[in-house]
Amino acid sequence: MRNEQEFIDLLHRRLAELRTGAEAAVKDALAMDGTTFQARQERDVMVAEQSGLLAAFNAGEHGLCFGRLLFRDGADHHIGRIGIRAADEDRTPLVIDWRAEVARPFYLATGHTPMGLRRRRHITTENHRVTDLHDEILDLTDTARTGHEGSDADAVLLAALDAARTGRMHDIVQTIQAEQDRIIRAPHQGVLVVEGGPGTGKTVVALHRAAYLLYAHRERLARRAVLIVGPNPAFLGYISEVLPALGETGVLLATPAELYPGVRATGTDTPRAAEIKGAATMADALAAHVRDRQTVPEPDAPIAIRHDDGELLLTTDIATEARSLARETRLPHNLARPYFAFRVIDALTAQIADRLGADPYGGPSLLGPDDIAQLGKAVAANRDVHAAIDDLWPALTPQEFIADYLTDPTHLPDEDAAAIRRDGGPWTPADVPLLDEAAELLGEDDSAARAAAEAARQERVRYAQGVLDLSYGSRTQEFEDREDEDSEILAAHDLIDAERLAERHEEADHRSAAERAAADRTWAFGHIIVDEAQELSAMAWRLLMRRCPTRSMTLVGDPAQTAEPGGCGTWEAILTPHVGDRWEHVRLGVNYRTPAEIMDLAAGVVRSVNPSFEPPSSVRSTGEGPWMCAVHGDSEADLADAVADAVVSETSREMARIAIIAQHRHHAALRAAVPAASAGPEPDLTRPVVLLDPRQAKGLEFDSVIVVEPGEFGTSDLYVALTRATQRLGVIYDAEDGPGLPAGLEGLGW
Ligand SMILES: Nc1ncnc2c1ncn2[C@@H]1O[C@H](COP(=O)(O)OP(=O)(O)OP(=O)(O)O)[C@@H](O)[C@H]1O
Repeated sequence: MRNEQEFIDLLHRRLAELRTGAEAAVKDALAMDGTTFQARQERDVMVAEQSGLLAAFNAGEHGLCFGRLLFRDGADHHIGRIGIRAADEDRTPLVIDWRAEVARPFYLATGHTPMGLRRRRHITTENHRVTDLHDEILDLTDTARTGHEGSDADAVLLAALDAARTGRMHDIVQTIQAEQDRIIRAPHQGVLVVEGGPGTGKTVVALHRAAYLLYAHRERLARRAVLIVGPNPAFLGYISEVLPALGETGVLLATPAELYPGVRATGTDTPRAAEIKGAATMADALAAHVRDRQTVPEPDAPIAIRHDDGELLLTTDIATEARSLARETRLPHNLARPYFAFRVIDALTAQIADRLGADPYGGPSLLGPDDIAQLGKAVAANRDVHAAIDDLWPALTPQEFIADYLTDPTHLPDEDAAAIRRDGGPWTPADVPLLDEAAELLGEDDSAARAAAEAARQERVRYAQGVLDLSYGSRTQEFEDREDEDSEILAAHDLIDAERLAERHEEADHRSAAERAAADRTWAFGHIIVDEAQELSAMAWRLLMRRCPTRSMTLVGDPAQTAEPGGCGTWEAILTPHVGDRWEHVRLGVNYRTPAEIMDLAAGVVRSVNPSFEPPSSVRSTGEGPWMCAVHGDSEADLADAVADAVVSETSREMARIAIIAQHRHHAALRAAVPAASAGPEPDLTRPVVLLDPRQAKGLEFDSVIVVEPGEFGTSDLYVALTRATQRLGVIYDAEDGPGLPAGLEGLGW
């Protein structure tokens, strides 16, 4: 113990040195003069690199070193959250990053396959103090004893699983299990599907995989960033500390509803509307609707345009031919629009040229190419021509287009159109993939943005020229009577020209890759992790696949927990349209969260509708079964009071985090009865009591869970709610006026 403590002290001293060095480097880099584009880039790279290092060093502050490997050949390595080297010439590794290959036996070695190990040590620390050591002997010929050998190799794991929850997920670097390690380090570059029941560690494994990939492919991924998609903001808050604790910051966390920059989806759809909007057929309906916006005049109603040289007629034939030509480009709507416009202008110019140049004696046109070019310019400048083109092939923004589509949805069966019809109102999460689809179909006509950027650049150049002129002016005044043209004092105009001075005024982009990715719809992420992947609709998958052209993805989920009606259901249905059969599927089968007593009950609920259902097996049991409380009252307040009493009783049992899970319609009464509970769209999960609806509970966990009126939950929502507890589960229902206990729970408490 003493030796390990001395080592940990040494490590923290070294960490402090490194941190001070990185802090100074960040400051120096920020102060670097970014005169040229290249210098600015170098400075930004330096700031990003050193800030990344600083984040890693800060992460190392807690539980820096947690393991030690003693090999039969005498090698001896400490394993830690981050790698640290000594200050000596060889930069000798003091502690090895858990993601390095040499650290693998820490997670994989067994007595049967010792991987060269003689002994494996788990080191537990608290605030830099070594509090426990636990040795496992992997070489039976090793007879040396340290006094820290334990008979139960799982003691460290069980201590972690039994620990009170904090409302934030923690990393598991100290106790990653072999089946999890294989997934975290899977060499597969494409789509990896991780399936497993509740509490099998899918989320935590996916997060560690992100950390591993950022370590193993740092060059590529740090530039492109990793996107992690989770079901709701509360869940993202819950997992938000895992990667920073592992020293990783190049990650963007988002819900599917947040993936269209500039749009906040605050509205809600009915389940039916969300299902229709999520179906793959919506893509065809929107594509057809775009074509509908590319129109031609009726044959008997050509568009008459007043022009200085006489009336022009934009006929069906002209528009149809221009439309075919524009469509043949296969460009998105807005980008094909100039082709349509030029063709129409050409045809109208020809019309007027035929009229004006007609030789009364039937000879060739009297107009030369220059005359025709002049006529073309006049037609192109005619406002009525522009108005007609706008009418036939309008420039559209995705927002306008989808808002317009939703007021009168087309290319759908009548009842589906009626279900999604909406006049105004806020965007909903199910609208976000539609906006993204529209952006693809319409294309961003960035010519205006480019013209504006160029104008701004020109403006900066003019400003810089002014600055230089001033500097030159002052120079002549200062030096005029010295005839000192070769003065060694250099003025600004000697060193830089106006263009470069203009660049200097451009704002430097210090944003990280993740921040830039968040603001850019067309950003291609290096890797995407999708949690609760079973819930995403076909349209949401189309959006996500666009964000990851390399298809380097980890999808985690559990089809048995599918709650959204628009959810894709099977992995084949999700993936075949995008990657065919080129994806790998792995399973996790051990439940690390829910004790066996609770899991048995939850499994019974699913078995009542699917008798062959096999739940994951729990790694722990607490000896304590779930409890039940039937309320015999005659008002909503009686049910809420019973919940309040239960919260008091659970608190007295020192349950650190308690969740009440109830349908939304009970929330007002429950908030009144349990005012201390944090509730609302983004509840604070670090508070001792939290009130959630079943969908908000997805992916979360608490020491104690109280499920209210379970008869109002669908099977999959109830399964999710019942599997959130790490210690205790209770069920409260109204035995007088409520729907009663659902199938699978009837026997509870009797
Ligand atoms: N190897 C491990 N060591 C310590 N804790 C672990 C380990 N594996 C999983 N856990 C813990 O088990 C709990 C469940 O993990 P996680 O939330 O990742 O499961 P999940 O499969 O995503 O569950 P669900 O589908 O119900 O959301 C977490 O508290 C996690 O930290």
